[in-house]
Amino acid sequence: MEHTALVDVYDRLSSTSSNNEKRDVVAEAFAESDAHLWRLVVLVRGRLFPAHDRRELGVSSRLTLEAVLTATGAPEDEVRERWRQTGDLGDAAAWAVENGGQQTLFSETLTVGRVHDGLRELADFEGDGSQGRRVDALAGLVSVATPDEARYVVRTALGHMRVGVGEGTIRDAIAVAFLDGGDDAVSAVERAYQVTNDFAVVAETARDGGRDALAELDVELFRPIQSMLAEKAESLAEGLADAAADGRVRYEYKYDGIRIQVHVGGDDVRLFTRRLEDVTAQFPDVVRAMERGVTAENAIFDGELVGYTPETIAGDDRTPVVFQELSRRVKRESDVEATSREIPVVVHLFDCLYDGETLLDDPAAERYERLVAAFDSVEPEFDDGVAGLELATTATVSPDDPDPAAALYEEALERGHEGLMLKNPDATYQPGRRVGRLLKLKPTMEPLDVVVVRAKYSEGRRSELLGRLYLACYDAQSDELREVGRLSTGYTDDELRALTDRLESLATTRDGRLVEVDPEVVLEVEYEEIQSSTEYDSGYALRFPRFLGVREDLGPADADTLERVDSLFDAQ
Ligand SMILES: Nc1ncnc2c1ncn2[C@@H]1O[C@H](COP(=O)(O)OP(=O)(O)OP(=O)(O)O)[C@@H](O)[C@H]1O
Repeated sequence: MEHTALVDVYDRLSSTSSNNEKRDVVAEAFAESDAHLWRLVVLVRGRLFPAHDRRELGVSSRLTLEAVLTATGAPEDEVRERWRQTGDLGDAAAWAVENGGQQTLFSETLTVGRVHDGLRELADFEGDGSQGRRVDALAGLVSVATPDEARYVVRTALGHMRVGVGEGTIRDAIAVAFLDGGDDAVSAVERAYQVTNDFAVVAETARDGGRDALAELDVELFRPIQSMLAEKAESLAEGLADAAADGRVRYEYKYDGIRIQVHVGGDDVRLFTRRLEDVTAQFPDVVRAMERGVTAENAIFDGELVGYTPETIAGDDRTPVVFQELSRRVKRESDVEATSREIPVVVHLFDCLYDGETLLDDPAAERYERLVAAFDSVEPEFDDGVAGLELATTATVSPDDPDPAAALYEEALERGHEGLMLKNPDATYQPGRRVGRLLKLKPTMEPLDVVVVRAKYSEGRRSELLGRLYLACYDAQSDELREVGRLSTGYTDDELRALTDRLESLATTRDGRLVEVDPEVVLEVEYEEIQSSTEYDSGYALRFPRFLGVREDLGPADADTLERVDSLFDAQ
């Protein structure tokens, strides 16, 4: 398949805002893609890796500009001027190819395979001279591209495609291209995606084996599953009523840490975050704790990783550390053993998703029994750099007799945890879904996780710092970010300095003191209320937002959704 055909797909996607039309364009491309299907499922979204693969190309806009100049011979100031005018280096690249004066190598054709494989390769360059090799490789692609092809190659390299294709569109397009496109087909594709997290696997399976083959796709060890998410309970009584099955509800601490999925296969233990990132290397203590405790040969567990102060970790009354402290461990790449002693952790496991066979369709109560059966004993030990391992204490109550749950809620808060989880004992595990059968009860107006999309230098004392951050939520329908307000308080100078450095490294375009950034940084913010507003493209504005912390464990697509902001607005 030639890249020109894909360019046509991008053009058609950019020219419509209708989700159904986008779905049909993508479905058509999938149906015609032959051997390129696995590449197209990521490329149509302007990506190169599936969601669970966090590899990055390591391509900055500066480096891309250099590649465009090398490939085309166009004058730098003119290319920069085009870039400034349009805010899109892709457009500037198209102009450079057209007007650069360098002969395009018409003898070669840019194929989808070459673009995909060539760009993916950039992620593998390491060490000395890797930047130069990236420039050369990218320049190689641009030098055989038509102007339109260059536009999309550059946008893909920078991760700036923005053709408004979300995961829902890919799912629906697979259902249309290879099944009958009806609601059942969409559900079958969705389910297959939730357990595999890989649209390439799902699309090829649907194409080659239809609905039956999709249904056979299952959980696999070391391929992380999307986490089941909770809905918010407005009160204990309401939560108990909503989560009840046959008059019973399970209740547990809502531990305050990082969601962790633990895969055990023979001697191998791997840990994944909610973003499906592999963090095994950062938590050797947790790996050792699992090795000591687990008796099941093969298993996947779901749990919460909580950091506690070193002084209290070994006692009965542990004090959790704040989330920012714990996230230092996630980011840490060297001295992990020393850091593990500074911020010791306990893994509180609360679910078992696999123990040789998939348990996703089993009721929660049964899964908990399997969890217990997978361990001999779980004695926390903290000497010798071994983390603690505990199974979440769980109990059941009737909604008519809520006192024991109310007491545990109080206790959880007193001990520095977040609140209570209420679980329907009959609920199956629904990966990636917020379903009313898993509820969380927390005392405050819930903070939002939002993405920084633009930032402005402050006036006065903090004039060297990007103190005004424009925040956006995620519109899952269109795969776009929509602004919901501007943040300027809650951070210390040190926190803001760190944020400024990080955002500067993500800068794409500038207009005076305003900097547009790659949407990578997710912040947790609290706020007084949500107002409707015409100032931001979400239609909402957060009133008095305040910085609570950086959510290192979340990426832009994990930010709170526009749908959620809608419902919080309605609930006020
Ligand atoms: N016993 C428990 N059972 C299930 N989840 C728990 C438990 N204790 C803590 N958690 C955490 O609570 C989260 C449930 O809330 P939700 O799915 O809404 O996550 P979230 O968006 O990160 O919200 P929050 O900021 O409230 O944690 C889980 O992702 C998990 O990390």
